[in-house]
This record gives sequence, structure tokens and C-alpha cells, in this order.
Amino acid sequence: MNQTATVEQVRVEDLHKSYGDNEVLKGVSLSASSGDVISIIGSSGSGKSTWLRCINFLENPTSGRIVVGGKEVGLTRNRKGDLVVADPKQLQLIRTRLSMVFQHFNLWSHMTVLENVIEAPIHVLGLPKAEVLERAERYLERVGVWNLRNAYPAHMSGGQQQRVAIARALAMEPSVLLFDEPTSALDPELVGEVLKVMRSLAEEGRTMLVVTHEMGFAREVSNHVIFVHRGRVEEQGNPKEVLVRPQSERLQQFLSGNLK
Ligand SMILES: Nc1ncnc2c1ncn2[C@@H]1O[C@H](COP(=O)(O)OP(=O)(O)OP(=O)(O)O)[C@@H](O)[C@H]1O
Repeated sequence: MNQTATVEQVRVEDLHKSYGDNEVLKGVSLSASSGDVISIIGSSGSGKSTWLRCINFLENPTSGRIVVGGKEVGLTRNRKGDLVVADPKQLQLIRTRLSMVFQHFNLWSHMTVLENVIEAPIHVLGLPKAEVLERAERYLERVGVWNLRNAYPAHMSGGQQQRVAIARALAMEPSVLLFDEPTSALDPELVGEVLKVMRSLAEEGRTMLVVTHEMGFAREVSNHVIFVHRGRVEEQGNPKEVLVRPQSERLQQFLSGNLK
């Protein structure tokens, strides 16, 4: 992966996740160091989003280990038998370090853009409002929606809303940005503006895990691609190799649009 990156930000080992009898993840692993941009690709229903959501415990894994910022997450079992973070303070730290951008933006509709961005740094991180406002304006400018800071989400395009959601994630100053199919809910003409922001974040060395159907992004921007099939990592590696000369038949089928 990234030659200059030696600090591991997050590691997942042998992660399993079942919903009842449906085993959605069957032992998946990854490691991301500073500056890595990892794209997770695969057919619909292969377990990509579940994997991402297990990494910051929006979903509770059934088994496996997760190491965040060099510290193994202490886990305990809940009544359903899934693993949950034992210490609420560690869960909060994980959510701070791993900030997620969702497919459907998930902005608070009753808040302005600026209010959306400052909410978590003030109430979760407990930072002073003046500092957070300065931070929020900087990141809104960074993603090109500073002029919309007093607007409400309903009055904005999907591309603008997603860029606000990216600014909101950046305002937590996380060590890793998690993107869960960030362009899938957008009209085709709006996809480019969000990909452009993501590309520039990658270029400035941010660590990113990206579940995506955008093969151009996976090929050109990421330094590692993971192909998931039915809850297993089928093939992974350098995007130029994995996407241009796929070894497995399933990945070849997926890339040619023929994988069922
Ligand atoms: N909360 C849930 N309860 C039960 N089953 C779930 C839940 N979330 C996901 N699943 C199932 O897990 C499987 C994997 O879903 P997941 O959303 O992770 O796939 P995906 O690869 O991200 O697909 P897509 O590209 O369509 O988003 C699917 O069969 C889905 O129905």
C-alpha cells in the first residue's frame, strides 16, 4: 500500500456477521494505514455495507477483531450473541476516529448546513463553539458549499447535500473516512462533483475506506481494491492489476456486468 504510510489506522481480522441464519460476512480482513484509499467492490448483497458498518459498530459483528489507532477494541457479547464495544468511551472514540459518509447523506432536515456540521464536534467532542465554527467554515469551503451554510438540506441538490455530509465527517477530524456508496443515491449528472471532492481528499493523503460501484474511482484513486463475493474476499490488490487483469472468474464476470 502507500509507501510512506507506516501508521496503521484500522485493522479488521476475520470478521463474521450473521443476521439469524444468514451469514453475510464469512471472515473478512483488511488493514488501512495513513494515506491508504481502499475501495471495496462487489455485487449487490455481497456484504460490502455490512462490513463497513461493522468497522465503526453501527452493526455488531458476530465474531472477529478490530484494532483502531493501534488499540484493540474491547468487545463483549450482547443478548443476541453479537459483539458490542465493552466500554462506551471507547465506542465514542471509535466513532470520532472513523467518520462515515452515508449513501443517503443523513443530514438533519431541521438544521441548516452550518448547524449540521457543528453539531457533533460541539456535542460529541465537546469543543468550544468558536473553534468548531472556524473548523466548519473551513471544511464547507473545502468541499465547495460554504455559500450554502445558512440553507436547509431540502433546498439543495443531492450532490450539494453529499458534499455537506463530507464536510460534516471532516469536521470530526477523523483518522479514517468511511464512505458507504456515497454516489449511489445521486442523479448521474451530480456524481462527478462528489467524486471530485473525494479524489481531492485522497490526493491530500486522507485515509479512506470506500464502498463503491464507481469502478473509475476504484481504479484511478484507490491504492488497494478488495472484491467481495458472498461475504468473502475473492480477490484484492493493486487496482491496476485487480481491475485490469482480474484473476478470478467471478471478478471477471463482475467487471463485465455478468455476475449474478
Ligand atoms: N439489518 C439487516 N437485517 C437483516 N439482513 C440484513 C441487514 N442488513 C443487511 N442484511 C442482508 O445482508 C446482506 C448483505 O447486505 P449489504 O447491504 O451489506 O450488501 P452490499 O454488498 O452493501 O449490497 P449493495 O451494493 O446492494 O448495497 C443482504 O442479503 C442483506 O439483505
